[in-house]
Amino acid sequence: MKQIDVAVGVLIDADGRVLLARRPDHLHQGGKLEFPGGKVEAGEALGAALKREFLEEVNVHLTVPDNIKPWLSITHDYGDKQVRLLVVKLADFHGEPHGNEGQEVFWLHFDALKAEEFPAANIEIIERLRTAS
Ligand SMILES: Nc1nc2c([nH]c(=O)n2[C@@H]2O[C@H](COP(=O)(O)OP(=O)(O)OP(=O)(O)O)[C@@H](O)[C@H]2O)c(=O)[nH]1
Ligand SMILES: [Mg+2]
Repeated sequence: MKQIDVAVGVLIDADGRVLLARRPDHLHQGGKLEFPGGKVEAGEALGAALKREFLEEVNVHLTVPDNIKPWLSITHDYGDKQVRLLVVKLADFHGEPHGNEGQEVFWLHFDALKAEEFPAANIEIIERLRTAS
């Protein structure tokens, strides 16, 4: 099965709160929480994909180099879909977050993240956020 590269942004504000969105019910892993992001287009750099997805999905302008390297790279097979999450920690942004696709978007302190509310591939991200911070 073809593996899909997904740019995933963990945007943390000055108070240690992380920007989250709830995946619309009709999408893959619908109803679960997620870090904003999406598929990296052919030939697109990771930082460019993050900037595009954050603006499209949550109305946030990121300052991040196009050639940023992932903090974590996580491969996961959902059975119906195989993904590689390219995860970047982000702090520099402007704009008021808003769910451009009608989805719920909110800030939550990283201590309060519960792995079971996220897609299974995210477990490692949440564990690493707890230990790395
Ligand atoms: N954005 C995002 N996607 C995640 C996370 N964890 C995770 O397993 N994924 C998976 O990554 C895949 C692609 O993400 P996506 O659906 O946001 O892609 P996208 O924005 O380009 O969507 P589209 O192609 O429907 O427009 C989905 O199968 C999704 O379930 C996460 O924390 N954030
Ligand atoms: Mg997306």
